[in-house]
Amino acid sequence: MSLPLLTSAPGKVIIFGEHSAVFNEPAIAASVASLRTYLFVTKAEDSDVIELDFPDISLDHKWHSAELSSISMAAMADSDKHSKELNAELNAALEPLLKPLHGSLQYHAAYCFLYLYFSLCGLRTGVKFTVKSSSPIGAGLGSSASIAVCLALATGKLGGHLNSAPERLTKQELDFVNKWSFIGEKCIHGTPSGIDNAVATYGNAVLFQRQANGETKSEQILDFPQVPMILTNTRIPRSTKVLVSGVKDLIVRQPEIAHPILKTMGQVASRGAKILANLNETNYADLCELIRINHGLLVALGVSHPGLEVIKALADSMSIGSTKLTGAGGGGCALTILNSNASPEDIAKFKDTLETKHSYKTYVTGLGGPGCAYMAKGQIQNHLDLIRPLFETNASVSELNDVLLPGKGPLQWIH
Ligand SMILES: Nc1ncnc2c1ncn2[C@@H]1O[C@H](COP(=O)(O)OP(=O)(O)OP(=O)(O)O)[C@@H](O)[C@H]1O
Ligand SMILES: C[C@@](O)(CCO)CC(=O)[O-]
Ligand SMILES: [Mg+2]
Repeated sequence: MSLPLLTSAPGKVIIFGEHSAVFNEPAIAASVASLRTYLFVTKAEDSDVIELDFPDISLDHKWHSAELSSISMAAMADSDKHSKELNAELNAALEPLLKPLHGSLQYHAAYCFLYLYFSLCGLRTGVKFTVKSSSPIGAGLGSSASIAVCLALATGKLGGHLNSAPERLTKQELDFVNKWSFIGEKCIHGTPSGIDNAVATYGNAVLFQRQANGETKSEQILDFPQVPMILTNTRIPRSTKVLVSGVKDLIVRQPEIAHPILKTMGQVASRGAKILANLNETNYADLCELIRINHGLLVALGVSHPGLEVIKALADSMSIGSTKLTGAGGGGCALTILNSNASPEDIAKFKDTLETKHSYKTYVTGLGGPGCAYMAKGQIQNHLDLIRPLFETNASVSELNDVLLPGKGPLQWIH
């Protein structure tokens, strides 16, 4: 497919089962309708470069064609065989290109981009990739998966792998995006379960389970109930890669204790899935109880943070609802499922205290929106005056969503 190209993917909330999902236990996640990442691929001004502009993480880097000599055709051609494991030959070839970014936060984003780009598009130059996200980055809401999905869809299209139906993304194409975004997630954080990229690809909500042979099973939950909840971002930075490897270390040190915790978390997710499939006034309290238990188990794994405990303590002391961290923890976000009798005054007071006293950010957002999407070339060209400034200026999150949010903005997306 030719340029320009525009792709998008949502963030997610894990309701039950973060961390245990990495160890093949079931988990439930839903996409977040209003928190999305957008990728705009255009012709670079210089036809000799591949340019990456990721302003959200202050990364703007160009690779000139002369620097690409380490990338052998063999490494790229073989990459499809490596769709489950990273290709060691390609990794070695990327090293010199990534050297200037070593030790920085931007390294993993650039690694994900280069890996997918060379695997799916080859050595083509004269291309610029610009990413903007309306989702907080590194906060537990799946920003890494949404960028990996945007990149997998765009590089899949640009490389000619995803052009079977002009009017929609087919099941096979979505599976392709899911497979390659999982590889992208591997570049960003090592050993992902695959739940985040599955939700960002397919949208809605999923009951997900990684199998012992590395395959994944994800069951779409189409009518995910709109559970009343508040998402709170502590704005405390953390890295999923570091937190996941901390849990692995705990398992090595305390296997008899950690394994049963992970198993119990799987039980919580399975029970939670049954309740969510038939949520009603009678079992709502059970759902809240499972949220409380899941958080306690995550605390036992060592992935909470005093800043997250502030949210839980406030919700508990106001008897407003049940709180658990969501995503990898260690900072980032928590969700509070509101009690059915929580008053609007108490909800407002809860949010206000978190925002004014602790400088946290709260969100009230719908769950279960669309998955990845792209825009037809004609549509982009007809609205370049609306789209281009969003990627070339310091556009705010609301300006971004006003134009680009599927279903809200004036433009049509293809799903
Ligand atoms: N908009 C973006 N622009 C550039 N890089 C991004 C963007 N969003 C995410 N990333 C990459 O993803 C990394 C954050 O991923 P990480 O998995 O740690 O957090 P998360 O995905 O937001 O949370 P969780 O995995 O708990 O859901 C960033 O350091 C960066 O490398
Ligand atoms: C912590 C984790 O379970 C969820 C991160 O959103 C990691 C993963 O499943 O890849
Ligand atoms: Mg992530």
